[in-house]
Parts: sequence; C-alpha cells; structure tokens
Amino acid sequence: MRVLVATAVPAERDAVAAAFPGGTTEVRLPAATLLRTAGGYDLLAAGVGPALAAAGTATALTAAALEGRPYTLVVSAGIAGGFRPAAPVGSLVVADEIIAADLGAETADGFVPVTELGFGTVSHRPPDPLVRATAEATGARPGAVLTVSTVTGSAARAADLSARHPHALAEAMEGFGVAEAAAAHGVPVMEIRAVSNPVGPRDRDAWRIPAALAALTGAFGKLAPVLESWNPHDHR
Ligand SMILES: O=C(O)c1cccc(C(=O)CC[C@H]2O[C@@H](n3cnc4c(=O)[nH]cnc43)[C@H](O)[C@@H]2O)c1
Repeated sequence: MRVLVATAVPAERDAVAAAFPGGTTEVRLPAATLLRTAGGYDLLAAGVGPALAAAGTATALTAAALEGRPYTLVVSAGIAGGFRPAAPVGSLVVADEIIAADLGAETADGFVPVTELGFGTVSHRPPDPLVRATAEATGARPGAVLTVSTVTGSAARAADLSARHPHALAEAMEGFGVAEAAAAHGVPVMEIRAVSNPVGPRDRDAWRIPAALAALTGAFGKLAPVLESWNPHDHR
C-alpha cells in the first residue's frame, strides 16, 4: 500500500500529518515537496483549486511511477463547505462521487456540464468498499463532494448547486483535479473532508477552521488502519 494524500494548504497537510506518529521527512521533487510519514504516507500541499491540485498530484504520481514504486491510492483531503442540514460544521464527509460542479457552460436554459457539450468527464467514483469502510471507521457521512473554482457566497448559488446535485454533502476546490490526475495514472482516488463552514452566504468569520482541522486529524487516525487493510481488488 502506497498512499498519496493531497491537500490544498500546508495547514491541512499538517493536520493530516498530526495523525501519524513518528514525524515526517521532506522529499523534494522537481515541482513539489512531499512530507513522508514514518509509515510511508506521502503528504502534499498542492495549492488551492483544481488546477494546482491536478498539477501537484500528477507530479507526485509521475515521480513515484518513474521510481518504480507507484502509489496504490490517492486521497484528496482538507476542509470544506457543508450543505445544510446534512453536513453541519465540524462533521466529516467522504465522497461517494467527486463532481466538477462548475465545469461547463452557462446557457439561456441554465448550466450545461462539459459532458453534454461532448467533452471529457465531470465525475469520478471512489471504490465503494473503501467509501463504506471509511464511513464506518471515521463516522464520515458518504455523499457527493462538489469541486468548484469559486467558493459559494450566496443562498441562490447554494440552492442551485443543491438542485443540480441533490446528493451533494459538501463543496471544496480540489477533489476533481486530484481525481483527474489519479485517473490518468489508473490509480484509485477517494476524498475526505471536514466541514469548516456552511455552503451559503459568505461569512468568513463563521468558518471554524481549527475545529475542522482537528476533525481531519481525528479522521486520519481512524482512517489509516482502514487504508492499510484495504484490498484494491475488492469490488464488493
Ligand atoms: O486560514 C487558515 O488558517 C486556513 C487553514 C486551513 C485551510 C484554509 C483554507 O482557506 C483552505 C481553503 C480550502 O478549503 C476548502 N473550502 C473550505 N470551505 C469551502 C467552501 O465553502 N467552498 C469551497 N471550498 C471550501 C477548499 O478546498 C479550499 O482550497 C485556511
């Protein structure tokens, strides 16, 4: 089992690192720096947004493949906005689907995803058994996690996203980029998020970042044994 965990910012990466005893060592790649835990997890703070997430994740995946020690799983992790009432602040969400929610075109009839324009994909599905095992071990609620390039700042946009994706529990800004890079390398992906704020009208003062980071640390403490016993060939 070789796991790459991609976060957006160093504070999220360090919250993940805090779950692993024994400290970390720095591994410098040409365009990215990893923190390697004693247990062999590689932690990457790739930057905010899907483009940096995809670039950083692809760099780490390529470096590992060239070294002859490819990753067996990529995890997108961090804090997120939670859709009310299903994903309250402080709760955990594990993605059963990772959706690019604003990758498309605005038309007179509303938003049209790129797939309906004949391009690419807008969704990746993490392995079901891994999602279920993660939910059970960590208490994370399974549901869709949206990837957006613009943080939602109004009730109208929150309602529009919820109407288009009724099973969405959270929005963040990196999961789809991480998933695209993982898919290009044929490596399974999952996303786990700790909710720091509600999705809706912008109120930065209401973001509960330290509590969400603490929840992320707690989640990885419980997730590590799940990942270590997970069999990538189990498709049940
Ligand atoms: O200021 C800090 O101390 C701090 C510590 C950790 C993380 C941050 C961030 O600002 C992380 C940005 C990151 O968080 C995700 N996020 C969180 N809430 C939302 C949301 O409502 N909508 C979209 N994304 C959200 C996102 O993945 C960002 O990359 C600051």
